[in-house]
Amino acid sequence: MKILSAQQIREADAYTIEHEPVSSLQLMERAAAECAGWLVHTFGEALPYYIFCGMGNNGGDGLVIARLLHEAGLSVHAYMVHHSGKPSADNAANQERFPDVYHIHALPEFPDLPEAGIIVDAIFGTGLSRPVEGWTAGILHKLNDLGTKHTIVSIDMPSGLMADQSSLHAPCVHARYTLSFEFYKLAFLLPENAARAGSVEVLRIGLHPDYTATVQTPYHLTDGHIIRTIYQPRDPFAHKGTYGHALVIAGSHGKMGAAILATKACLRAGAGLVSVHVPQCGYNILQSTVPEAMCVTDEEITFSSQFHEPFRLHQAPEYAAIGIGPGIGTHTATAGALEKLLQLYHKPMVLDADALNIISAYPALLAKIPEDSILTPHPREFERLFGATDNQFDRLRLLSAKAVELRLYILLKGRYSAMACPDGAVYFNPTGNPGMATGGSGDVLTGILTGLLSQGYAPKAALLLGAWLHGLAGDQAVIDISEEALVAEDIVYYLGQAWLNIQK
Ligand SMILES: NC(=O)C1=CN([C@@H]2O[C@H](COP(=O)(O)OP(=O)(O)OC[C@H]3O[C@@H](n4cnc5c(N)ncnc54)[C@H](O)[C@@H]3O)[C@@H](O)[C@H]2O)[C@@H](O)CC1
Ligand SMILES: Nc1ncnc2c1ncn2[C@@H]1O[C@H](COP(=O)(O)OP(=O)(O)O)[C@@H](O)[C@H]1O
Ligand SMILES: [K+]
Repeated sequence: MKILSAQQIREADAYTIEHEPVSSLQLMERAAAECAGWLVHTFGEALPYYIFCGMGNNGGDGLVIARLLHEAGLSVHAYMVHHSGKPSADNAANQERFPDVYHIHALPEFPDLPEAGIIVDAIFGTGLSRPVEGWTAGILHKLNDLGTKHTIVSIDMPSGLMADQSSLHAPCVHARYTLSFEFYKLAFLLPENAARAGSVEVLRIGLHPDYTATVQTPYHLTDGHIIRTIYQPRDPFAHKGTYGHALVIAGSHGKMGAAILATKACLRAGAGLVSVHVPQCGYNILQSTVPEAMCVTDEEITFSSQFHEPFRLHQAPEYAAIGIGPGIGTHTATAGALEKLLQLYHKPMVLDADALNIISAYPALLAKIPEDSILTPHPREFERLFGATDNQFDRLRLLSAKAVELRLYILLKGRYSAMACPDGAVYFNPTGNPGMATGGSGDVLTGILTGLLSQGYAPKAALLLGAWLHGLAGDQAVIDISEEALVAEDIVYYLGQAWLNIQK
């Protein structure tokens, strides 16, 4: 699904009005009818509705919602917040059709809302281009103060939140639900805004599909359709050589679990053969916990260039894919071994955790990473690699710029992991849940991505499919296990359910 800017959403609106027998007033009616239907379906008919409207088209939506709910016999109280001089044309037209509105020109005129009910926030939508100031900002704060007693539902955007620029310190409504028209907005996908939008419901309002099909945007939300075009069923005549021999380099003394998780995930992602490189102290552990994998050991207590037979570093290029980093530590010998590996291996690989921390300490290594490799930093690792930013919109731009500059895929982990591609595109992954905020989840992702690369998925396909499967496995797991009790190994186990789900 494409993520459009506020400007593009306006163009989609205009395109629909031009190419369909629908006026802007009728489009507003359609959008508001969807909202009214959702409200009644969700909250029923007994509670009072307090509808706060602005002077633009978002306020226009609010006025139509008020009229429709009133006509349906519900208890409706509508308010007009006079933040600007003149209402938009469609707003004015709808004030005429529903004049029973209380007008607010200053903060002291803010009404009492004695009976608990639903506050509909239709003050500002995608037309907001700068932070709200003055007494209008005071209105937004007043609404938030009422959020414990009433349920706040924002129309299209929480008022005060800007769709595609940072609103970090801006006054903003904190909604329980946001009814977003037709699309997700970029702002909803960044954690710094998450609490403001609450639960986002995308309502279809019938915008013309041709505009969406042809409009160019760097931002996308991965969906089932994209995943189905990536997925490759296995060849009935396949043998274990068909799906590549992957190497996982992970673990050190006290962190052998990282190696186990990444190796198991690599196997369950479908690699034909998996070898795991661990220090000598991990040999028995790996052989007994993951009998399907071959184990290569190191004489040192961590990854170094001192390999035992049968594997030596110069044999690395023979592997179809390599995933390196979980639990390897940042010892100087490990940094030296990583540098040698980068000199020897020229296919796309997966770098995570301590491999990224080593690169942060030796930034010259960045240029040596094979083109189209996948880096999977969490926000702290990202900051160590590329520096801090003032807000998450700036971080997103930095993420994308680095992926383009370095010709790498970079997955910045989070609720909606952002996956930046060397061509400038950024995909957000919607699967996953807070149960996955537990040690070792990232090691599982490294294993999955390595396993997908190994069996021949191109790096971009492996990235989008891997992030989707990882989150989906977590989502399947919590159904049986709960978010609290989920541990990383469950994600590995439920990978099977995730694969079955995308094959439906
Ligand atoms: N294409 C779509 O998706 C549709 C959009 N509609 C609605 O239209 C909305 C956009 O309407 P508008 O473009 O009129 O914009 P808004 O209604 O979001 O706000 C614009 C109004 O706020 C004022 N304003 C902007 N920034 C301000 C600030 N910082 N402080 C004080 N006042 C400020 C402007 O002068 C203008 O009066 C959408 O969010 C949606 O609710 C719907 O009516 C139907 C279709
Ligand atoms: N609230 C959440 N919603 C969705 N996914 C999450 C959430 N919390 C964590 N995850 C996912 O779990 C993984 C955690 O990775 P990471 O922080 O590297 O863990 P670790 O280093 O312990 O293995 C990431 O892929 C991240 O996207
Ligand atoms: K709003």
